[in-house]
Amino acid sequence: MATETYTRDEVAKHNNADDLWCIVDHRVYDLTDFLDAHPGGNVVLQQIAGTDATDAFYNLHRQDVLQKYKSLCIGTIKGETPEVVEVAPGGISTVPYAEPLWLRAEFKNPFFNDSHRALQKAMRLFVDTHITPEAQQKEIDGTYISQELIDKMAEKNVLAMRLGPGKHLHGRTLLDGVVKGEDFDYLHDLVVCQEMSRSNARGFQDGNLSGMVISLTAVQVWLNNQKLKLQINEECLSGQKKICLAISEAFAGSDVAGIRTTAEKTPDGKHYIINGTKKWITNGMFCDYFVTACKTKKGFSVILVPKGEGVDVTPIKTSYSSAAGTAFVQYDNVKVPVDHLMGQEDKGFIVIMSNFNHERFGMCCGVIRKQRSIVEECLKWSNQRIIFGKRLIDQPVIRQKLAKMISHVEANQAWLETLAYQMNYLPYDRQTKLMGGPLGLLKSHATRSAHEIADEAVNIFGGRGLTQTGMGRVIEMFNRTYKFDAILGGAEEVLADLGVRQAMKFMPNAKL
Ligand code: HEM
Repeated sequence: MATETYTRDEVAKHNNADDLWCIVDHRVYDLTDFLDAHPGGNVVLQQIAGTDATDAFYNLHRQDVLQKYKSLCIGTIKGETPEVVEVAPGGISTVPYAEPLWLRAEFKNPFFNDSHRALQKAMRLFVDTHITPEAQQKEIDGTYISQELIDKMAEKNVLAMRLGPGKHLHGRTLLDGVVKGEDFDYLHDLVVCQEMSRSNARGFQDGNLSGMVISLTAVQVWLNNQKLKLQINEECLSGQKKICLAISEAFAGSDVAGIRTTAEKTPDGKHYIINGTKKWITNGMFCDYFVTACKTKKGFSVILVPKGEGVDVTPIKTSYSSAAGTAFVQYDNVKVPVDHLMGQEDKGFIVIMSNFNHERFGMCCGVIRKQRSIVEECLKWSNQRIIFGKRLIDQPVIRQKLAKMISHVEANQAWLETLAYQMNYLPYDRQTKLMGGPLGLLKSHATRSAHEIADEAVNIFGGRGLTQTGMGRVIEMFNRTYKFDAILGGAEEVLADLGVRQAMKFMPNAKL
């Protein structure tokens, strides 16, 4: 930022289209060359030429506009200091409820220790510096994640952390050593997921290898060919190859039992021949491997299918960015060696199911963190927007909306932290048995909250909540895309039902 100082009288002299200055937050801006480029037009700027336009500016713009256009700033007003707090990359927001309670100095939390805090710090800096800028660009232009970013995430083992705790992390240096792979638990996992979803680019968020997150763990546990297992693990965690999960079909979404893709053994028993289609396959457009659910003689089987002859992908246009790489996949007589089978033939259901808990946990982390960003945006906007002569926050009806939104977020986060803590102490088989229900209930509750929060937020922002650029873009994105969390990984009603059905399994026989 420029260090020159000016008096308010000096600024007032630059008051016409050929020489136009203004003041925003005690800083002086020379807008002469920006007049014709200003997205809000040149006329409005001429109306404020030479004056202090702070109130007008904050009534219409986000703070980050000033960061983006900081080259227009030529100095500050003599004897005055800017008041607006700019959050530096990696920084913590000072807006109430913008951060979970455990990140606020005033509060205690029983779950998070120093290593979770160190990871959060490093992760936020990494996301702010490397992920968010690309996420914002790709969300708009719809192109796929760059190899450069993948390499960067691989180098710091961010890719490996995204699979959650496990042996794949042992011996790895995570984000320059902030946490040991052996110590990484579900609360670290929560931190990684929540920090990553802050980049507010829902399509890119999935395009950022979420296909790997939901399929590579299954390969690690179930692929029978040990050599191939190690090879794929290494290829994917180093970012050289990409992998996705191919289960849903036009014929079957949450109803996995309805799938029609077939795998038939060749007469010599050495290969499967796969035929069928898969729909809504996240990352499918750019993947090298497809973990594919197929119908076999007496049930389902899950088979690892490398991209090759007979595998065809076409993009599906959805309401979020095509950066997600959502694909329609066709298998036309695709020949795959039998050792690409995962688990046992006809017993693929357990392979599919065992993955769901972690997928749903990650989705809960993401959607709950995004709700918090919406609360932050709404608090900031309500505090700065002047309407009918007063700030929005001065209207009781707006405060009621905010109270409801904050309560949803805080309740969801508290439940999420409790479940993450339980997962740390449950061995894998107990987790499968005990956590499916609670995670299903949390996911369905969190996405119902998302529905309520999106609705209130758009009403608070008005037309800006429906506009993809400017003040309301975070709200617009959330309102357009929160349904992905409500549908992907199990639809809201199906998961709510699962929660109750699982509870009934533990119901005592006696009439109570
Ligand atoms: C440093 C000075 C300024 C810069 C760099 C700037 C930049 C921008 C940018 C990037 C936008 C696009 C929307 C967004 O991203 O928020 C915009 C919109 C706009 N600006 Fe400015 N602006 C400045 C000052 C002002 C001032 C002082 C006024 C009014 C007196 C103004 C009025 C508007 C209006 C009316 C819009 C359209 C907003 C909307 O449709 O919601 N701008 N400006």
